[in-house]
Amino acid sequence: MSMLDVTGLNAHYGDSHILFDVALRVDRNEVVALLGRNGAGKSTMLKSLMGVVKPSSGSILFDGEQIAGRKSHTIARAGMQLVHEDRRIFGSLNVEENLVLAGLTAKGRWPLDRVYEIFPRLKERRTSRGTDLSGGEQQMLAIGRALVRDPKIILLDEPFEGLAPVIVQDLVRTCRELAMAGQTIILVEQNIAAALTLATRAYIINNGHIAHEGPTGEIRAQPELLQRYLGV
Ligand SMILES: Nc1ncnc2c1ncn2[C@@H]1O[C@H](COP(=O)(O)OP(=O)(O)OP(=O)(O)O)[C@@H](O)[C@H]1O
Repeated sequence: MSMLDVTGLNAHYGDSHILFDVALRVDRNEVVALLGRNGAGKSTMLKSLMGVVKPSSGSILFDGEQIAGRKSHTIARAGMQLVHEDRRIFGSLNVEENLVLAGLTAKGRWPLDRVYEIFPRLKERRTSRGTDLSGGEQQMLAIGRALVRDPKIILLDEPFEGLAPVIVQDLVRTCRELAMAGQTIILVEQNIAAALTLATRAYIINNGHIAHEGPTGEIRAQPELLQRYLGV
């Protein structure tokens, strides 16, 4: 059984139809990338999975359970965590307080040391306030806040955006370690090179439709695909 099995998913903002009969599958321990141009519907896809946007129709089976139409806190408790593009950490709280707070309402919880093992930098910065962190550190904290809740799957919305290339390399490495430890991940990313390195399989979304699906190795070998749908 897949970790996530989405079929016939449609989403609207008011009268605007954004996602059209989307089908998507993510297996346990897989890292899957969603690629597409600006406005293609990638963030809307993540928000629909998470229940932040209510799908207008379709089925979302998460670990065998139907979650389409459920509220986002219910979906979070079922084990899905969305790491928003804008990171949403508490600037006035320090690193450790951010992590503890995130764990409070979770069903399962990681010991903080497990998060610090993955992000040693966060341990060094554990008494620093959110506002004093660099962009890369904030992103680590945003991911750490999701992990502390012991998620079955994490949805990363443009985690590498605005970060220097060396920091991106570092985060890609860490995400790969997470994946090797068994973490299931969906990744939305404009940094195509980083996304194709990290993910084993990818979906290309074009104007709210799935235009292509396949192993990332295959996609990398088809420059015309990248050119047509991603402009790279
Ligand atoms: N809250 C909203 N209300 C109305 N329309 C929206 C809203 N959020 C996004 N849209 C529109 O929905 C479409 C898909 O947006 P979405 O953010 O899902 O795209 P995306 O692929 O994630 O692109 P980006 O990389 O720019 O975030 C776009 O046309 C966008 O303008």
